[in-house]
Amino acid sequence: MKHTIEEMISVKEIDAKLDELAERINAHYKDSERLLMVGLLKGSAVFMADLCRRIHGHVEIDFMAVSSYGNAMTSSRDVKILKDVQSDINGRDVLIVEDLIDSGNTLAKIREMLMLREPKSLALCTLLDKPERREVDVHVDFVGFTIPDEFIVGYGIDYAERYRNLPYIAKVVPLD
Ligand SMILES: O=P(O)(O)OC[C@H]1O[C@H](OP(=O)(O)OP(=O)(O)O)[C@H](O)[C@@H]1O
Ligand code: HPA
Ligand SMILES: [Mg+2]
Repeated sequence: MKHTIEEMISVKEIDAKLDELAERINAHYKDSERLLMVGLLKGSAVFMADLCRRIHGHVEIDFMAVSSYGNAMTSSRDVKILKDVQSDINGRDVLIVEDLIDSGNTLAKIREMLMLREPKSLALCTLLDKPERREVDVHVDFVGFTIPDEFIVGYGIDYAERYRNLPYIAKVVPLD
C-alpha cells in the first residue's frame, strides 16, 4: 500500500511518559522482591529497553514472541506463540510489557496462558492503548498514551516489518 507517515508523539513526549510510568511502577512494586518484566516481541523490545532501565531494585526481564498481524493492518485473531518465557513465573510478581493494545486479542490470550502458571501477581503495562478498537476486554494496569484509531508505527512498532527503528511514534497515512 502506498503511504506516508506523520509524527504523532515526539521523542521528548515519549521520554517524559516513560519517567511518569516508571514512577508509578516503582511505587506499585516497592515491596516486591524479584519483579519479572515480560516483554512481548517484537513490538515491545524498544519500550522494554527504555522502561526497565528506569525500574529500581531486583528486576529480571524475559520475553515472549507473539504474532497475530503478520504484514496486515488488522488482527488475524490467531495469536501465535512463537517463543515462551524461559523463567518459571509461579509465585512471582509478573509485569507484562506491551507496546500497543488494539483489539486486545494478543493480551487476552497471553494473560489467560500466564495465569494458569499461578504467578503471585500479574499486571499489564502498555505504552499505547487504542480503546476504540477493542474486541476483547482486557484490564490494563499502567497505560502510557490513549490514542485514536490510527495505524501506528515507530518506537519498535512496525508496518510490514518497517519503521521499528523510528525514535518517535507516527501514524500511517494511506496515499492513492
Ligand atoms: O491488541 P491486538 O489487536 O492483539 O494488537 C496488538 C499487538 O499487535 C502487534 O504485534 P504483532 O502481532 O504485529 O507482532 P510484532 O510485535 O512482532 O509486530 C503489537 O505489537 C501488539 O503486540
Ligand atoms: O496500529 C498498529 N500498528 C502496528 N501494529 C499493530 N498491531 C495492532 N495495531 C497495530
Ligand atoms: Mg506487528
